[in-house]
Amino acid sequence: MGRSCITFAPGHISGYFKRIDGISAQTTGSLGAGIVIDKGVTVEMREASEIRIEISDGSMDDWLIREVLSSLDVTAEVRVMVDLPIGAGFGMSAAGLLAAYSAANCVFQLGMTPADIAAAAHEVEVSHGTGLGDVAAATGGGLVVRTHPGISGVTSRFYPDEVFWTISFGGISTHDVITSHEKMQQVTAAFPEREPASLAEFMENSLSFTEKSGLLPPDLLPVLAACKAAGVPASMTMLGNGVFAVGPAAENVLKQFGEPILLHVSRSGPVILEENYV
Ligand SMILES: Nc1ncnc2c1ncn2[C@@H]1O[C@H](COP(=O)(O)OP(=O)(O)OP(=O)(O)O)[C@@H](O)[C@H]1O
Ligand SMILES: CC(C)(CO)[C@@H](O)C(=O)[O-]
Repeated sequence: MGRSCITFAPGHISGYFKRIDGISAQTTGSLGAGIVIDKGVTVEMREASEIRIEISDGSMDDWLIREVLSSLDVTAEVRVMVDLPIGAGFGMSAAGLLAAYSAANCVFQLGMTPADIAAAAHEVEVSHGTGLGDVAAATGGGLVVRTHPGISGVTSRFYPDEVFWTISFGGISTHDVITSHEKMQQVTAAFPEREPASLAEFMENSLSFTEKSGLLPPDLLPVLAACKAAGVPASMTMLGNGVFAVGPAAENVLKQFGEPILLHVSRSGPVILEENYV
């Protein structure tokens, strides 16, 4: 007998970013812009005397969720359902952390505010090098512009109605990229000057950053070229070996290279889907 909760947190695709190092994990993060998407991570958690974790992609590597439980000193049975590939630039670690902290808060009635949940998730992301700006972005929905590092760094959110299509050829190690001084120097130099005020400007910034960042895998060159030829705005999913592209025509262009996935801009951040006493 005990309480069980189901939560969902959205994923986030960064279009461009720049690492900022502060004096603590909370003041460390990134500036940049990205889209919060309607696919993410669902977590089902119930009180239990021993920790049991199941991850839908069959992964045996459950350290991220264990980290959440141990930081709160609770034991639970947890099921994690991941809508998109992990490590492929869809912010699945931030979504997993936000969904897991929200679920633990609900199950164990911890009284955490949304800001407490975001701070806890951001602390794990930054201290383990699994992300920099995804938690701040995914605390709400929209196309998000971040001008300060940390969970309060969001300056604007707007909500384009356009559909997005994405294609993924696999992962890139976020940890290896964001902890490389050399890579971060090139990324900083590529950071666009203009803050985007529309989806079109965000896509222009993202593509120009991608081309200058030194992070573009060669596999993506023909995909981006095909999008450009078809007049479809597109860029690389930071940090993954994939492309995201705007509008209905993107589906047919991306189909030539694999199986495109449909995305919409999420209207909200983490939510509690269900709360039960069992
Ligand atoms: N939703 C999740 N549930 C459980 N473990 C996860 C989840 N997301 C990530 N992990 C763990 O964290 C590690 C690092 O994830 P990583 O940061 O590369 O994923 P990501 O956030 O999807 O990537 P990206 O930064 O490209 O968006 C993974 O190898 C996995 O062990
Ligand atoms: C580092 C990053 C590109 C991928 O996790 C993202 O977290 C960001 O925008 O800071």
